[in-house]
Amino acid sequence: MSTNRDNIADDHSDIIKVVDFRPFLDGSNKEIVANALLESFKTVGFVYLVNHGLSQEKIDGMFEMSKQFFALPHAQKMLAPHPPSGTHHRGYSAPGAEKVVQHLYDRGEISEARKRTDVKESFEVGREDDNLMPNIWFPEDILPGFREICLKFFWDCFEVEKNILRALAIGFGLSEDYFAKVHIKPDNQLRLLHYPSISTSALLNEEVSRIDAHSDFGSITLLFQDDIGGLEVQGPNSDKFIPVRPIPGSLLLNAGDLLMRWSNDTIKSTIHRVRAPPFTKSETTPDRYSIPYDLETVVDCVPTTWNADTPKKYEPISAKDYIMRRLAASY
Ligand SMILES: O=C(O)CCC(=O)C(=O)O
Ligand SMILES: [Fe+2]
Repeated sequence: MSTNRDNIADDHSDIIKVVDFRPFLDGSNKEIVANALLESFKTVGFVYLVNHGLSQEKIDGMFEMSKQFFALPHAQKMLAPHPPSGTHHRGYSAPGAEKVVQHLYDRGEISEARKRTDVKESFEVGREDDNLMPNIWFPEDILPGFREICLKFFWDCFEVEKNILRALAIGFGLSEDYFAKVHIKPDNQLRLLHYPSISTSALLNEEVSRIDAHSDFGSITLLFQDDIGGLEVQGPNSDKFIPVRPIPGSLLLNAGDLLMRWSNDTIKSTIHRVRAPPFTKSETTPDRYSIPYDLETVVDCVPTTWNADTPKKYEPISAKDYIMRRLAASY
């Protein structure tokens, strides 16, 4: 039987670079960081950042809260239910509710894909004053502090994001605030994910999935992952997938569809998925927790990426229009 081991690349050492963000933050060498970041986005679409400015204590605190939330009884989690439509992406989704798909918009094709459930549960949070997608909370006494920690983490990630966007602008030879100034009121999404422990053979034989191959919708995703592994990204110019090993203290960045479009396709929005961690021997694949933070915005091709010989491929698009279309297909 074919398994998901068949299309794993053999040599995956150091394809995804580790970039030390400190010289950008302390101002000692902004350009070297900016160039390394942009180069990684252009070649593989993913990069690890270390010394990114967000304390390990805050990251650990968010993971701890996330674990406590997912450990609650189902009925309590369902007091903050994700609405039936994918376009209000907030609150709790039980395993099977969300099925991430790659550019499927036909209802028949979507229901075919949904037959292979994503065995994961999630909780999505945005900014409190987002009228388009209001947050959905359960009563505070069910898990005191959950709401506060989620919102603090949301805004802490926004600070990291602004520095990343500044570095990206420098990489493109633009003014430092080029990207940051259109992310003033972030329509961002903090996503707590829990992949419950599951039979390894069911994952390997593709009876179920953790998250199927997809690209992210927004401009950039900041991804925090625990030490279990299982995330894989498609290698440059290849259909093989590369396991992305967890690196303690790092933050994984990846470019999404909108940044690809914004950069006139010079940056890659790379397909990725979550499967059984590499070399798993045990019959049961353990629980895995991850926390993606997705950035969203308004997009037109960056000036230095197009000219008379290489014209713009895309017209400007609002992030909202693009993302609503893709979210609607996920539920
Ligand atoms: O859990 C992960 O590591 C990846 C999650 C992901 O790709 C997503 O939520 O878009
Ligand atoms: Fe993703």
